[in-house]
Amino acid sequence: MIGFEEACDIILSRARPLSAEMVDLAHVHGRVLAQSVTAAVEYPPADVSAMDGYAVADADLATLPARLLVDGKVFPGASNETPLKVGSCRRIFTGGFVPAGADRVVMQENVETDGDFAIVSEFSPGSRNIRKQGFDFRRGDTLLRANIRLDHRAVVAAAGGDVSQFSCWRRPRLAVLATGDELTEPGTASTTPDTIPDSVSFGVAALAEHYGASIVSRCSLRDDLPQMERAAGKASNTADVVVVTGGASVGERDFAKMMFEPHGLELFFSKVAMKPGKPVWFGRVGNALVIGLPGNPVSAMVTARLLLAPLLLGLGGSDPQEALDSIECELNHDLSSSGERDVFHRAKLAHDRRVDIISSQDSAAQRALVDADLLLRAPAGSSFAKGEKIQAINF
Ligand SMILES: Nc1nc2c(c(=O)[nH]1)N[C@H]1C(S)=C(S)[C@@H](COP(=O)(O)OP(=O)(O)OC[C@H]3O[C@@H](n4cnc5c(N)ncnc54)[C@H](O)[C@@H]3O)O[C@H]1N2
Ligand code: MOO
Repeated sequence: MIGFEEACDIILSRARPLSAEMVDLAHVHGRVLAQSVTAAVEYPPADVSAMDGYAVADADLATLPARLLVDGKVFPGASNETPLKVGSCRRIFTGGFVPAGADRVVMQENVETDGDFAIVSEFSPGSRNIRKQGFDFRRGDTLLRANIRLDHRAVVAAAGGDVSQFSCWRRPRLAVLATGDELTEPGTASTTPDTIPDSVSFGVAALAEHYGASIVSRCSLRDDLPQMERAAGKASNTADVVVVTGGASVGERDFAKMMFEPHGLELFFSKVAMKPGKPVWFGRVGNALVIGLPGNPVSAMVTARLLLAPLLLGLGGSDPQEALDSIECELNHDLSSSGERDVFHRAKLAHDRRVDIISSQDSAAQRALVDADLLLRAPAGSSFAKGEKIQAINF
């Protein structure tokens, strides 16, 4: 058995990005950039109006009210190369190119019209209502740094910079193999005697997608070693990461590691001094990394969150350490001594960074997971009094 920190170090040492691939703008949301993105255009491409109104020269506003000939209209998307003449103004709409000779756009609410003439009776001297050419970015400016995950806001900046193809890190392909004779597909347990729904493989797949994986397969296997060996071979040939749930402990049908042995399993660790989740293990079969999670649903989700999540972040090109970042919270309760393992208590954020331990800490309590926003880390041998600070990782 190794300590939790050592397990994290081993995971982090394997959490290196896979290859890069080109991705279209329409599919880039959620992807991690392998290369920074630079603007292909400047924005805006010329001085543009920030208001619907009239483009005018300040010299023509020296005496108010000013009566100016409206010499034309500028809509966005139309060129506007004719300079403004003295005594004229031009009708302009938001985004329209401001003509040479205009110093400001007077918003239409401050202008009256009389036939072909605009009468400006007031304007706000401090508001030119013109967005300067390239005020946001210039061609060649860096819009997005490498290794960031593109969210909806970053997609706007990239598309606005006229970029439609992105070099992204490949998403890690993940196969989830649940094991156990008692498991059945959710939705069938009420009509299938002696079974329970396979909840864990769905939870692990959901967590893995959240941390950037693409799920290539998910299935549940009976405790039948030859069948399991075939599934292990197939999964390790098709996925970058294989997650096996259950069968991690010492029971007579705990075949999770054994099923990979004919395929050349190299174990990096087996058992970690953490609670829940002690039976978690990690290894490699050919090019695939294999992580075995304990079957108890809470143990599976805690180990997935603490060890699988950083692995997936790193393989997908993000900083794996992000998944292990913690914040300091204040305990609303005492926490008794932790014994020889680091304990990850499930907790709920109250207010002002104060946390309540959730009532059921049983590693099979699925309903209690719903309320568990945080994992509070109580290092081996520690105890905490109400009001003390403790490190919390979002769950
Ligand atoms: N003698 C010992 N017994 C156990 C030890 C030990 O050290 N010595 N460790 C305990 C700990 S800690 C855990 S955690 C469990 C983990 O055991 P396994 O990984 O072998 O898990 P299973 O036996 O397959 O299942 C445990 C439990 O979880 C349910 N389960 C399993 N898979 C799923 C699933 N996909 N969806 C929903 N529920 C699942 C299963 O029915 C069992 O009830 O071992 C302790 N025992
Ligand atoms: O430590 Mo096991 O993973 O809780 O029940």
